[in-house]
Amino acid sequence: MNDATAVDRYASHFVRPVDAVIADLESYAQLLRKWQAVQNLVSRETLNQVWTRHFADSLQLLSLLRDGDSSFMDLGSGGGFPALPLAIALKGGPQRFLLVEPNGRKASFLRTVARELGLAVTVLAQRSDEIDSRETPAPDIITSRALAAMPLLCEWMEPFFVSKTRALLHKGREYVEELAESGAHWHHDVVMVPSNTDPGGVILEITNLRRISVR
Ligand SMILES: C[S@@+](CC[C@H](N)C(=O)[O-])C[C@H]1O[C@@H](n2cnc3c(N)ncnc32)[C@H](O)[C@@H]1O
Repeated sequence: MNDATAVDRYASHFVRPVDAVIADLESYAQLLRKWQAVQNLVSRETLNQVWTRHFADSLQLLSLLRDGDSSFMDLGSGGGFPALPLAIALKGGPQRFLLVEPNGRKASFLRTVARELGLAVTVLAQRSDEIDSRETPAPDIITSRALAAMPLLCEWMEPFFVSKTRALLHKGREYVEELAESGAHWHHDVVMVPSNTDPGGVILEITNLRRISVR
């Protein structure tokens, strides 16, 4: 399936009429195809399945959001997943998105999409571990897809975690081993939500992240 029906099931979470959201997603898909030639934004085999492999995969996070979730931080945004489809779906609402992507050309692409579609998005062209957490307000939600395994992700997320923060992380079927590894050094409360798009994969909801202190 490579069309807008792939995202229909999330329409009840959209802030604007479905047609307006679909039109913005279509514009985003066109920009992706245009920029793909200069910068590998998504793997070549998924470029023809943008609606299922990228848009629907990103939008599944909508059903895990709560009233009051308004500040988002996405680590390793690449071509914009999952953050940009969420920013498009929630455009017109109070939500604000901070996208972290150290690759300069990918960061330019993300800024272009945000500007052309009028999204509430700020792009930081830095590595996650380079951001000064004292100058970055702790977000309500941290997202990340295909950036790093759990031990490293915990390291990178921890400076931005406060009691309200939840991470919603796309993970493939290797999440069990990853959690066993991160659990040796990190305390985290974990809820595993089966992925709607990746058989065997999950969305990991992480709360109360803190390093286990060694005495
Ligand atoms: C495999 S891509 C995933 C992109 C996107 N999240 C997706 O799922 O399509 C990983 C991205 O993380 C970026 N990256 C690599 N190291 C990073 C770091 N330390 N902090 C933030 N982003 C990083 C890369 O430039 C790349 O765009």
